[in-house]
Amino acid sequence: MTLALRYAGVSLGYQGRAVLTDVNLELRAGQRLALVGPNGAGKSTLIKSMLGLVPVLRGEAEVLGGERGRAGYVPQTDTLDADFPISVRRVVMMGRYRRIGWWRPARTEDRRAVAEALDRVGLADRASHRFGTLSGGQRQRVLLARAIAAEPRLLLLDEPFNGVDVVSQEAIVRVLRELSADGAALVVSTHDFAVARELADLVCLLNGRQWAVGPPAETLTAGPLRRTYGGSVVDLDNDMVLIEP
Ligand SMILES: Nc1ncnc2c1ncn2[C@@H]1O[C@H](COP(=O)(O)OP(=O)(O)OP(=O)(O)O)[C@@H](O)[C@H]1O
Repeated sequence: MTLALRYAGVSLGYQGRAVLTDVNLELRAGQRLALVGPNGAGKSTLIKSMLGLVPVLRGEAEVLGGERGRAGYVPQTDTLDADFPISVRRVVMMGRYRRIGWWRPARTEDRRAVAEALDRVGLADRASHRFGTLSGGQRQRVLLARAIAAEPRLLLLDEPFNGVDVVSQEAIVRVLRELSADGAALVVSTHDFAVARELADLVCLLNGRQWAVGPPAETLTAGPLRRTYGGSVVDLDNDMVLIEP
């Protein structure tokens, strides 16, 4: 199987100062990786490094065998200006710009890819609506459709379930499962253990460094979580784990 990501002994940081160290992971085509950790753990930093936006200070990081352009990114919706006067269809068409060049008119195949992506996230009937009039969950699904329209081999999602209603969360989880079944590798950051458990084949526990990586049954357990979160983990029923304030 094709390797989408390979990080070996990687440290990442800003202005030469490391904020995340000891990252060692491999992700293959079709696998779903959850990055789990508290606020400021380094989840966004790791995702940005996969896009080439944060420098590797130490170690070796390989993304899509050098074809980083085939990585797609779904930002947190609250980082976007919702009042931007643009239709849902136009937002999704942006996912095609790399293929068509933003200055050229869209081709039939681009319009088809946009329609299919919107259909996939259950928003085909909203294509002509203004992006800013949608709910937070619907906007997140539009951003997912934009990334899908680019046909990525690696899809990176930063906290995709923040401020998202249950219907949208279920739609997003279903689409992510379909995409990985089609062979895309996925990286999803979340601080929600239940989401990570439901969605991921692999979980990477982060807090300033990588504390563990492996299947949810091995990582989302009291020991690794206690190490990652600094001792304040309570084991309930051997399954549910709560972080004490
Ligand atoms: N542009 C930057 N310059 C300097 N330090 C930064 C920058 N961006 C993030 N940091 C620092 O890097 C560390 C990791 O931040 P990061 O945003 O990656 O964490 P996170 O796990 O995504 O947190 P959250 O869940 O709050 O988004 C934090 O200490 C943060 O202050």
